[in-house]
Amino acid sequence: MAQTSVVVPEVGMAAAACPCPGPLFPYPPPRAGAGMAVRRKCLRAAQAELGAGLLNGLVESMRASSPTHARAAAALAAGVDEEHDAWMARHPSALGKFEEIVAASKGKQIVMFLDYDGTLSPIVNDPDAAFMSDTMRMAVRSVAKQFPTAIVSGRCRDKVFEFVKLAELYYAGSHGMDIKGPAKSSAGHAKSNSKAKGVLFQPASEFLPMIEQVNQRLIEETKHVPGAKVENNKFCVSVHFRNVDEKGWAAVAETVKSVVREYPKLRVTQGRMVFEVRPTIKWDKGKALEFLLESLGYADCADVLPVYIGDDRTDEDAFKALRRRGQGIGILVSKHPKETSASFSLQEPAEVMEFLLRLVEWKQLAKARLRLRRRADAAVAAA
Ligand SMILES: O=P(O)(O)OC[C@H]1O[C@H](O[C@H]2O[C@H](CO)[C@@H](O)[C@H](O)[C@H]2O)[C@H](O)[C@@H](O)[C@@H]1O
Repeated sequence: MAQTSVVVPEVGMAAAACPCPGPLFPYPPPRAGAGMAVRRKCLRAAQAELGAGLLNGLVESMRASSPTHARAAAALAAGVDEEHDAWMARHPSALGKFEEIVAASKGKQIVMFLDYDGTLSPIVNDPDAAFMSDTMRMAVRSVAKQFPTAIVSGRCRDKVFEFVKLAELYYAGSHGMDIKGPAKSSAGHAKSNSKAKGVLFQPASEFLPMIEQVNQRLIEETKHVPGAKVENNKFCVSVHFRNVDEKGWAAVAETVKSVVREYPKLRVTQGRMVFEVRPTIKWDKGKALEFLLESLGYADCADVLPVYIGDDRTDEDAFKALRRRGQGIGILVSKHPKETSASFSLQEPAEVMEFLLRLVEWKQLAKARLRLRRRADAAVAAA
């Protein structure tokens, strides 16, 4: 699924009304010049056309990011959901297809990529209380003993580390814009020629002052909307509307748009009842996945199988990266049909944990079998 940029509904209007194509907040960032002046004029025209209709479209999209949106609720009430069944046929359960998945890893190094919110921890109303269970932590720790493992999150790296608390993992915070290798050495999964040791990559560091400024502006300008919450994620800012009454959603959307409009080098995407304000640089969770694979020594390698598990729209960039590579397993965590580039699905974090534990068990068994076979071969050779 393409990331939904808050500005997208306006783009159609702008394109129809003027000869200058491209999104309201152009990507990559615009350069000054005559073309820029035309573009600005077009943008002003497009903005003038912004009416209740467009805002309603945006509110529809906000509604769709709620799990209780009308279609799902109606399907549940009816007790049958053909759409769900058809979707499951296209994105079967990763637990149901476990044997197929591990068979695909034959002769390859599995590298695990895990999103945090909605994947390792359940979605809760208070973003500061999205704790991970101890059993999930144990499962992730066990996985990291077997495979190189990275947490890829929209949250800032420090905050996601506070939740996960595992020093042996790679962390990519701020939607991949803040990458750090393990503080504690992991079980030597990286290739010997890799650059994984001590890796630290922050492609958006020049945006820090701007993000800080926008964070303050958004706090100030949303403070009159009950329930709205602004979260500083270091290289991006989240504006949550989960606890805002639906009648106030349009106000949140309008506020975010009007603030970001002043910063052409920032763009807005939408997650689960949250707006994500981020730099326009060509960097996302998919690029972070590529970067980490390269750091581990697995760039352009046939002998690696990246497995990415995530629940959010921003995880789609990683699913798409796997499709581009023609390599790897994308697993979407969702109970409801969603447009996705992932191949498989899991319903909720509890299923993610089961999947991780099965992977660990399978790997331990495979290692034990190999040891036995080697011992048997040695015994035969010695006889
Ligand atoms: O990439 P992720 O690790 O999935 O982070 C995406 C956003 O997750 C958090 O917000 C989401 O989870 C909250 C807690 O369950 C929930 O209250 C909120 O509605 C969700 O959107 C986090 O707070 C954001 O900063 C992340 O960008």
